[in-house]
Amino acid sequence: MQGITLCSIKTSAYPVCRYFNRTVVSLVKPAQSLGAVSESCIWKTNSFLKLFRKRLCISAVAHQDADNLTEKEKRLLSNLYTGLISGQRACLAEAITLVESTHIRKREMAQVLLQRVLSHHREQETLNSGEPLAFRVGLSGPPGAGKSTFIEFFGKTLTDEGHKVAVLAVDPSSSTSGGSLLGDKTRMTELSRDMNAYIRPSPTRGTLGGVTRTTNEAIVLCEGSGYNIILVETVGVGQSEFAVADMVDMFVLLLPPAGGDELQGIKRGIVEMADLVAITKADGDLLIPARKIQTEYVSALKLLRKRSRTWNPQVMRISAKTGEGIQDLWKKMLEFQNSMLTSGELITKRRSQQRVWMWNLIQENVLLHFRNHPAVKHQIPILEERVRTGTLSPGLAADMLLNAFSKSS
Ligand SMILES: Nc1nc2c(ncn2[C@@H]2O[C@H](COP(=O)(O)OP(=O)(O)OP(=O)(O)O)[C@@H](O)[C@H]2O)c(=O)[nH]1
Repeated sequence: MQGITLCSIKTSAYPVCRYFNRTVVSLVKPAQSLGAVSESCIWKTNSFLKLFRKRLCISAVAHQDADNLTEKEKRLLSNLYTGLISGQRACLAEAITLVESTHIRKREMAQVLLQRVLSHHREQETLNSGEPLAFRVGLSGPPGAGKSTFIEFFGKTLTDEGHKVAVLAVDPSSSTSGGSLLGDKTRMTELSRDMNAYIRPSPTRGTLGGVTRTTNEAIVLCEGSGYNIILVETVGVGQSEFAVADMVDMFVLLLPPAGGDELQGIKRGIVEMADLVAITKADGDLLIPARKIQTEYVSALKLLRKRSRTWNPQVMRISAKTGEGIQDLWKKMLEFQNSMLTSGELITKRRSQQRVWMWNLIQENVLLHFRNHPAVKHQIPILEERVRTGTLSPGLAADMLLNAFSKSS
């Protein structure tokens, strides 16, 4: 059995072995050291081969990309990968910077790195009976809802329990307004000093599609680096929370105990996406309005379409000032995770999110390619102007551009 394992490694899989050097060596060594071929050895070797075959298919694609890299780039990626999966924060930070880069070469390198991290992660999940290793939670709410105060308190509670928490702050508003709602301020000062927490604002430039891509990729990197709770924060006034809801296992909406006017900016659609609504600042004078808002939202949620077979969205009250309700909230979140895992909905959700992610990337890239294509690039502003002034219908203009594009492609 050992002979077959070694033989298959030495021959057909050799280039991949070289690429995944460390893992192969560490997996084969225990099998070699077993003197006799025991049942456990056969089982281990079979599981290894299964895992290895899967990896062979995936890595065939990644390997092609890796082949395009220079020796220096390969060395850099190798160091980054080793540092990242061993939990070095500096390597994680550098890896996220790489995936955020808009430089084409760096993006190619980032994809090779991501593929390796994904393979590593998949292996870890296989060893964890196929269950996800990390819990991904989206947190959204209007400006001033108390998001950062909550994350600071909640994050500390989690790290005290031994969790490793990553906070990714998505802020696409900065791409249109030039300012940042989330990135500029000194936020979560205590949590940012905690060695078991990692806080990262999203890039302040780029399209929503770009933010979607980099956030999804940053999640993969954080998980590869051993973070088991990923909090993705977004300001609930734009489109970003819809994108975030498509990346996470659970979506939590934080609402302040404010009147209708202050909550106007909150889109109805966001409330529909919430698995849990937390009314913040439920302390002191704000306790009574918090109770009132809670009752309102309990009734409102009853009228909404059910998104899960097993879970009914809940409304809770919390205070990051007194800590009231935060442990209960965490318990409720774990209840949600368990129920989604048991029903199989979590795995289904993650699989469909992968598909959405792929199509988001295609959409983003196809549009970019279209806009920059020489057959249409110069015509776009002219036709846009004609559409704007009403001398050409939008449908006709779109047909003209699409025809010019398809004829030349
Ligand atoms: N009484 C009380 N005040 C709170 C609580 N949490 C936050 N606040 C206050 O609410 C204000 C806004 O809190 P932030 O945590 O900055 O809110 P945010 O949602 O992160 O705001 P943006 O960064 O603008 O999106 C601050 O003045 C906080 O001190 C709480 O639990 N109780």
